[in-house]
Amino acid sequence: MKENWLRTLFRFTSGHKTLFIWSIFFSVLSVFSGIVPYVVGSRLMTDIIEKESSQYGIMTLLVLMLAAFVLKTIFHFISTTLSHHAAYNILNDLRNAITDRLMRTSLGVVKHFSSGTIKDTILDRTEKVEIPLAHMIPELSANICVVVVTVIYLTVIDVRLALAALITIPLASIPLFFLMKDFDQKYQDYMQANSQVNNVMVEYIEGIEVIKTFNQTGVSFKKFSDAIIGFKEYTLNWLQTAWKTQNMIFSLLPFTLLGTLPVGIWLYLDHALNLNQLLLGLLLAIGLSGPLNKLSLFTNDFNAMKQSVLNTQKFLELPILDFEEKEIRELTDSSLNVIDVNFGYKKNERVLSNINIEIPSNTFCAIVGASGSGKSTLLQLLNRFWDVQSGKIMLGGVALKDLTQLQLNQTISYVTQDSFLFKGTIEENIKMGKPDATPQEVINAARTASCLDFIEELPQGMKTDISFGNGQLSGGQQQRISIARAILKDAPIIILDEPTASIDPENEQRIQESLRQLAKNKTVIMVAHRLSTVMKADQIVVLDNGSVVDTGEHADLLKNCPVYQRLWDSYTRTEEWHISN
Ligand SMILES: Nc1ncnc2c1ncn2[C@@H]1O[C@H](COP(=O)(O)OP(=O)(O)OP(=O)(O)O)[C@@H](O)[C@H]1O
Repeated sequence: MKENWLRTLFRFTSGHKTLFIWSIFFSVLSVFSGIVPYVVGSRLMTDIIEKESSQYGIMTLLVLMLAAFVLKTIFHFISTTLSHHAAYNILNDLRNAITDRLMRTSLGVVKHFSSGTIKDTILDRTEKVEIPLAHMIPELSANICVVVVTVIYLTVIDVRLALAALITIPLASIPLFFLMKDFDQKYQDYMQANSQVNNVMVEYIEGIEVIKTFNQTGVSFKKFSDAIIGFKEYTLNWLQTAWKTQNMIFSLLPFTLLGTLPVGIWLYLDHALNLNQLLLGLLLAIGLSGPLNKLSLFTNDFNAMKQSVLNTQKFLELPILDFEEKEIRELTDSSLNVIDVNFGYKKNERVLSNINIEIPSNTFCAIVGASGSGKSTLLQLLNRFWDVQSGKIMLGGVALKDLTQLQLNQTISYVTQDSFLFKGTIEENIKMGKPDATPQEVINAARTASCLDFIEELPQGMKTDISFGNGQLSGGQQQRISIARAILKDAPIIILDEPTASIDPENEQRIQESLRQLAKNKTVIMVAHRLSTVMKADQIVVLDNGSVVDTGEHADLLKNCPVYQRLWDSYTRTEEWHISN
């Protein structure tokens, strides 16, 4: 069941309660110090009008007013410092909670969101919680407090004066009602338009190579500029319609003299109030305008915060793979057994049907099949990026579902088709596999992955910074670095999805040899289109249209498996074509 948004917010704020309590305390002190000049001022004006004041008396009252003003500023500063401290900590917790959730949810769910949407939520939308938190919690409580106390004070002078001071509240409620009527929907549309700009922007940057190659600059830029113009028009339209109503509220609500001035004068003329009471009443009513103004502004902030929390909730409540709270299970070996597995990305769809594969420990298993036959999907299931729909996968005699995430991560090294390198040096990228590796271990891993030669040729060798994109390295070089990373991790199982796709034949041979060496004491599972890479595998699994059609060694399959024969034919024809060209 969806958690109430206020409860979600409270979960994150409760860890910083003490800071907020102190912040509210200083905010209340600040607001009350702000009332003192009005009270003292009314005394001063009465004394001057009735000529009862000495020069010393006037000076004392002026100093008192100044002191109250200085105190108000100091207390406000302390209050907002504390609340900002708390608010930024909460933002930090919220962002960590979202990224943590994304890590624990299945890859399929994460891929459902565009990079723009994820960036927008983690950075921009959570940021919208900061201003209300840092200002609203302390200031709202303090301003409500000051309104209540001022009204009590006015009631003590004369209840009619107090009621007159509050007359603007029901008057301002009418435009406020119209403003708030469809606020939620409008705010959601606004966020949607904002998200659209983010998405198009990220797409434009990520796809810049394709855009330039296909001379799409005009079209793509139009998509980008249309999103920006759409956002501008939506925001302006909304502002224009809301602005009039908002201005009416902003000018009406704080105009407390509307009631107090005529009622106060009438009461004074009727001798129900003396001069000091009248002046005090009018000044207090003026003093009310600031807090009332703040309260009206907070209605906007409150709604903006609500929408931001509702949006982050979508991420905080993503379904997670149940990795939590499991005991570490002892693995008998590094074998993998796929038993009667069925899987589809959607509920009623089948991408893999009735898969049964036995991969003994320390063997080299290749998975081959036509494009779209389900090879990458199968590898991702072995790595538990998704859960199977039925059947099970056993690792070292234990069901994959019963392993903790840490244990799974430590047992499997996974090299994907897109070798992603992070900003930093080559050494840092390889060391991701084992952060405490010695320089010699990094060099050994690079040698095994056949990338040491080209790294040593770079002027800064292992320390070469690849922060400005992977552009300075070829696709094959990037792939070899990611293989080195997986080798250094030294996990008992290595899964590789087309690791040699962009590697030249000479390096491919060397990597092949390295992988075969690795398979002497590791289980290696690899998808490959180039069948020459897997000819010497201990076992080749042939997939066709999501099913295993045969399993065996190269020579046997070539004799007995028509699907493999077709794959081999088309592979050799492609190779001959390459040679003849
Ligand atoms: N994230 C996804 N969501 C939905 N469908 C997907 C997803 N990934 C793959 N598919 C579909 O699953 C099927 C198998 O895809 P998969 O990538 O596993 O095949 P493959 O054999 O590895 O293909 P290739 O050799 O071209 O990489 C395809 O029909 C593909 O469209």
